[in-house]
Amino acid sequence: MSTMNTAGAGQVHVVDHPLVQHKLTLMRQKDRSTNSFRRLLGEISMLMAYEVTRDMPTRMIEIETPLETMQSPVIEGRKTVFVVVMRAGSGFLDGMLEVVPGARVGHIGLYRDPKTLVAVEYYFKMPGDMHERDAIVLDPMLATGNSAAAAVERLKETRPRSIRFVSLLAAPEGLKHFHEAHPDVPVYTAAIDRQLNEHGYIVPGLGDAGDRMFGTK
Ligand SMILES: O=P(O)(O)OC[C@H]1O[C@H](OP(=O)(O)OP(=O)(O)O)[C@H](O)[C@@H]1O
Ligand SMILES: O=c1cc[nH]c(=O)[nH]1
Ligand SMILES: [Mg+2]
Repeated sequence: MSTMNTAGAGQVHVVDHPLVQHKLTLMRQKDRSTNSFRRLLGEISMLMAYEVTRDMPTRMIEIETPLETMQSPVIEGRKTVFVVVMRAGSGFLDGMLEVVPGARVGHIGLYRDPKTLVAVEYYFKMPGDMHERDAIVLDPMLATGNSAAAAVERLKETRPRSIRFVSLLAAPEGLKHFHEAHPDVPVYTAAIDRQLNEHGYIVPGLGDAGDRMFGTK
C-alpha cells in the first residue's frame, strides 16, 4: 500500500496489491458480465478490508491453547460501523463483513443528479451509539467527490469516533474536492485515474458502477 497527501493535505492510501490490481483490470473491461463484475467487486472488497482495518484496535483476552493459557488479541468488531453509500457501496459490504463479521451497518442513499452532478439524499439510517464507533464509508466511485463529501458531512452529524472512506476508483479532482471538505478523513482506493470527462465520469474508469453491478443500464 502506498500513502500520499492530496493538495488539501488529506491522506490517500492506494491499495496497490497485485491481486487487487488484477481484479480491477478485469472489472474495467467493458464486456465483463454483470455477474462477474459483482463477484470481482466482492473479492476486491475483502482484500481492501485487510488494508483499511490494519490499525484496528484490539484487546487481549485469556484463552486456553491445547498446551497452556495465554493472553491473545481479538478485534473490537462491535465498535465498527460500515456505512454503505447506496447503491454501488453495497457491492463492498459482504467482503468487509467477511473480515469484520461483528460490525454494524448504516446506509446512506444518495444519487448524483446527472445534470448538476450534485448529490441528492434519499435515505439515512445509522445504528445508535455512533459516538462509540469507528465508521468505514463504502462507495466504489469517487468522481467529482460530491457524493463522498455529502455522505461524510451527513455522517459527521452522528459524531462517530473516527471516519475513513473506501473507494475502488478515484479521480484527482474528486480527491481534491473531498479533502478540501474533509481533510481529517483518509481515503483508501485501488487506483487514482487520469481525470473526469465532461459528464463527470472517471476516465479511463469502469463506467457506471451501480449500473454495471445491477445490470440497470
Ligand atoms: O463523486 P460523484 O461525482 O458524486 O460520483 C460518485 C457517485 O456516483 C455513483 O453513484 P450514483 O449517483 O450513480 O448512484 P447509484 O450508486 O445509485 O448508481 C457512485 O456510486 C457514487 O456515489
Ligand atoms: O465514473 C463514474 C462516475 C460516477 N459514478 C460512477 O459510477 N462512475
Ligand atoms: Mg451513489
